[in-house]
Parts: sequence; structure tokens; C-alpha cells
Amino acid sequence: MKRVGVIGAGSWGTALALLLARKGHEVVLWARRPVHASKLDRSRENASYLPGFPLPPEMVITSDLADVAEAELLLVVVPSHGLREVAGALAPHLSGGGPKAVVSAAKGIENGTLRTMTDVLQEELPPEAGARVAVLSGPSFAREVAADLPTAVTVAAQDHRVAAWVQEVMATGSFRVYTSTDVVGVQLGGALKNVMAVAAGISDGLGFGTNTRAALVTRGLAEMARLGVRLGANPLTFAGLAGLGDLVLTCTGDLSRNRQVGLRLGRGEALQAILDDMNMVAEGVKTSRAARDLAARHGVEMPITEQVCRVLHEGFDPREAVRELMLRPPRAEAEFV
Ligand SMILES: NC(=O)C1=CN([C@@H]2O[C@H](COP(=O)(O)OP(=O)(O)OC[C@H]3O[C@@H](n4cnc5c(N)ncnc54)[C@H](OP(=O)(O)O)[C@@H]3O)[C@@H](O)[C@H]2O)C=CC1
Ligand SMILES: O=C(CO)COP(=O)(O)O
Repeated sequence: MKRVGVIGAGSWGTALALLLARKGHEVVLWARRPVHASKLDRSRENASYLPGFPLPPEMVITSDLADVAEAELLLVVVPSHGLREVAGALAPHLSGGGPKAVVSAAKGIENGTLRTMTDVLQEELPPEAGARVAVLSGPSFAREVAADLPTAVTVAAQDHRVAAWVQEVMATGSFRVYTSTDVVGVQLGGALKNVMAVAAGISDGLGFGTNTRAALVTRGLAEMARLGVRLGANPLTFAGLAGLGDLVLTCTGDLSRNRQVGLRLGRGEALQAILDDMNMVAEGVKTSRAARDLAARHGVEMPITEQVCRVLHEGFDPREAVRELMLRPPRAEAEFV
């Protein structure tokens, strides 16, 4: 039994906290708003983000980061735009030995700095904790994990021993954990698939067919891998759970918030109205900009990302975006880099 701190009480943080508590670990779940923490504590259910799944009485709920300071495993599960601030607030509590692993379960790229989530953790945390940073990614809707449905994910860390330790602590009979040392590839897979899920949603919302969606998934994967390889990732990672696995899940699964944003855009709703109506995060909206900037910085072509950005942030007509994608100059399929 390990002491585990889960930082972030949205749907994913709550589902992971449940998974680990059911495995018998001592779990402390941190919510950023004291009022949310006391509501969770009183009702023993996360009605706002993960309704229908009772939180066991032994799970400690807090809004004080000092309460996770003693954890051996720390999971950071806040949206990517809030991760730096939370990591900065956590840092002073991690003096001494610190946790054996700090795992980012967020899927995004920081806008502006274009840093990955493990970069941000390494920049903000004390060096001993920064050296034990890992990332968890892969096809894993929170509701399905909370419902204990069979799920497989990847945990990547530079030091294989860190990933193997996290694997041992987190794996259950219904939550299979693979390890990797491709920290860049696993993170880019998780972040970029959200942009493609918006694209697939737009296509379905416009009433296009399954041919179109399959084309978007496949060419989306090609551009994800193209950027990943340029940044040093292993191309095989994109054929794995954190690449193709999560891409297929979120481009086809209606539980995906990113796909839902795309569907509604395709049906003609305005982005702001969609976002105002959602209490959950759709990371692809912000990541589309970061991905476009990262691609431009490294001279990598990402035509689908480019068009998603124009539709999301410049009010470009989605039908016109698809037309432009179809009429790009002809090329060979396997021109990889
Ligand atoms: N949900 C899922 O199925 C999966 C999600 N993820 C990833 O996990 C991360 C967290 O998402 P998820 O749990 O779904 O979130 P939700 O959309 O379910 O909930 C949002 C959570 O983020 C918190 N939050 C909002 N803004 C900030 C901020 N600026 N700083 C800190 N916390 C903030 C909210 O707190 P408050 O209530 O106080 O506003 C709330 O806890 C994302 O990167 C997502 O891509 C990964 C795999 C699966
Ligand atoms: O990352 C996810 C599942 O792996 C969740 O996807 P959404 O954020 O689109 O809901």
C-alpha cells in the first residue's frame, strides 16, 4: 500500500483517485477550490465532474497542497493551462526526499512557452522531484475507468525504473499499464490527438461520412508523428496507445469533449457559445494554437492542425477548411518528414 496524492479533482483526477483507492492505496485528492473540496467531502461524490461514482470513506479530500506533501506517488491532473501555477504552489511542499514519482496525466502543450507538461513540472519542482517526473497517457475516458471497464495506458519516464515503479503501483486487473521511455512522444500523442478529435467532430457535424473521418484519423496521425519525430520522439510511439489508441478513441467516441466541440462547430454553433455551455475542459482548443506554433518553429507541415486553428480561432468556415485540405498540392503518402 502506497501513499498517493492526486492533484486535480476534475473527472480524470477523480477517476484515477478511485482506481488507486480501490486498489488499496491511501489516497488524498486535492481540489483547487475549498468549496469544491468540502462539497466532495460531504457528499462523497463528484457531482460536477464524475457523477454516479461514490468516493470511499477512506479517501481524504483537501484543498491544501501541504496534505499531499508526504505522498510517494503524485499524480498531477489539472488542465494544461493551470499546471504551471499548481506545480509552482506545490514546489515548496516537496522539500526533503520528495515523492518517488510525479506523474502528469494532463494532455496539452503550454501556450506561449510551447513546453510539454513534464517540461513544466521539471521547471517548477525541486530538482529531486523533477528528476522523477513521468507522464501517463493513452485511451482512457474517465467515466470508463471509474466504471472499472478494461483500459490500457502508457506511462513514460526518462528513467525506466520510475515508469516501472508507477506501473506496479497503478496497474490492476482492469487497468493495464505499459511502460515507455519516450516522454516526448507519449506527451505529444496525448496532446495532439485532441486537435484531431476536434477535426473529426467537425467532419461528422458537417454530415460528412466515415470515409472522411478515417482519412482525418490517418492523415492526422501522419502529421502528429511528423512533428513528434522532429522533436526526437520514436515514430513507433504514435502507433501505440498514446498515439493511434487515443486518437481513435477520441475521434470516434462520443464521450470525448474535444470531439463534442467539433461536432457542435460543424453543426454551426459558435465556439464561445459551446465553451460557455461546457463545465469541462476541451484541451484541443488551446493545444491547436500551441501545436501550430510548435510546427512553425520546427518547419513541420501540419495541415489539419492549421485548418482546425483557423476554424477555432479565426472564424474560418469549416466546409472551406475541408475544401482546402482536399485541394492541397498532390504528394506521396509516405513522405514522412
Ligand atoms: N476526462 C478524461 O477522460 C481525461 C482527461 N485527461 C486530461 O486530464 C486533464 C484534466 O482534465 P479533466 O479531469 O478531464 O478536467 P474536467 O474538465 O473534468 O474538470 C476541470 C478540472 O480542472 C480544474 N481547473 C480548471 N482550471 C484550472 C486551473 N487554471 N488550474 C487548476 N485547475 C483548474 C477544475 O477545477 P475547478 O472545479 O476548481 O474549476 C476541475 O477540477 C486534462 O489535461 C485532460 O486532457 C486525460 C485523460 C482522460
Ligand atoms: O483524453 C481523453 C481520453 O483518453 C479524454 O478526451 P477528451 O478530453 O476529448 O474528453
